[in-house]
Amino acid sequence: MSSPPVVLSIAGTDSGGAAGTAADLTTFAALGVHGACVITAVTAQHTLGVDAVHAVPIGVVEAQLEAVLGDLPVAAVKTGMLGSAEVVRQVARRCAGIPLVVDPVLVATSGAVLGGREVREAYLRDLIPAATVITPNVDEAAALLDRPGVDSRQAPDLAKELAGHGCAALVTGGPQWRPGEVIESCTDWLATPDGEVQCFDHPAVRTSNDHGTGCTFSAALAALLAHGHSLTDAAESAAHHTTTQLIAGSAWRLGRGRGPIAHTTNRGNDERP
Ligand SMILES: Nc1ncnc2c1ncn2[C@@H]1O[C@H](COP(=O)(O)OP(=O)(O)O)[C@@H](O)[C@H]1O
Ligand SMILES: Cc1ncc(COP(=O)(O)OP(=O)(O)O)c(N)n1
Repeated sequence: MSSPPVVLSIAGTDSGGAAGTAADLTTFAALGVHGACVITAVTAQHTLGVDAVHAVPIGVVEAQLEAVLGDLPVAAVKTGMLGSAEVVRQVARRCAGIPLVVDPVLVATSGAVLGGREVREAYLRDLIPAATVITPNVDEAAALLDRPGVDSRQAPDLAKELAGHGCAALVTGGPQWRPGEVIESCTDWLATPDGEVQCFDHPAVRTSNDHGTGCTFSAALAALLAHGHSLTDAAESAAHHTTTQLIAGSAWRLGRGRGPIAHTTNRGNDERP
């Protein structure tokens, strides 16, 4: 039996098990790649918000990167919460030349700020030019480009402008669905540095259990690239995987806020072993 591709997640932990490293490693397992992980920050987090953040010292981040990259044949890297400009630059240096999916985690759905101005500048200057693809939602794309007040109608323009910084840009359009709302579809926009823009539409899932959705999507994208899919195929299949997991968790009642996207692979109670 051949060995699976190895994908490295560089991210923060979420104690509630919805986002960050938990989402990345479970998504990697579901899509048949071996997941390695470098932890950049420890968060005390639940379905209502982030209570505390402890940044892992830069030397310990470096030691983790060395341990993984010096030993395992890493086929792709996915970054999530990096937390400081220093770590953003370190990742750019260490991961240049490896297929790299950058999810620029700046603000959680709860509104907690997970990366400030210096972090945004380091993304633009150092990490985006080294990346294969960046996967911001509309708010993150607007924050990176310093365009306050834009909305989802500007998503294709934001994608195009980000792609001008040297990597493909996939601006995601997940809604924050609330009971009673009718949202039929979600649209993601993929722009490449040659100026081409593609649109991917898929049916929206009516669920407020969507904490960790962005991490799941970008981890799936990295796993699919590691399997050798083209970026276009990977974008479509990552959205399909994310939608499947949103459906699987849509009736769950976990926590008092926006519950987790499902990370189970047996689809919950009905198929428990
Ligand atoms: N309710 C939903 N139904 C279907 N797809 C969704 C839903 N919410 C998000 N997605 C999809 O999940 C992926 C991640 O999107 P998004 O929610 O924008 O990320 P983030 O969590 O970073 O805001 C995208 O492909 C998006 O279209
Ligand atoms: C530790 C950590 N990393 C990333 C996020 C953001 O997660 P995301 O998948 O974008 O989902 P939401 O939190 O926005 O629902 C996080 N919260 N914590």
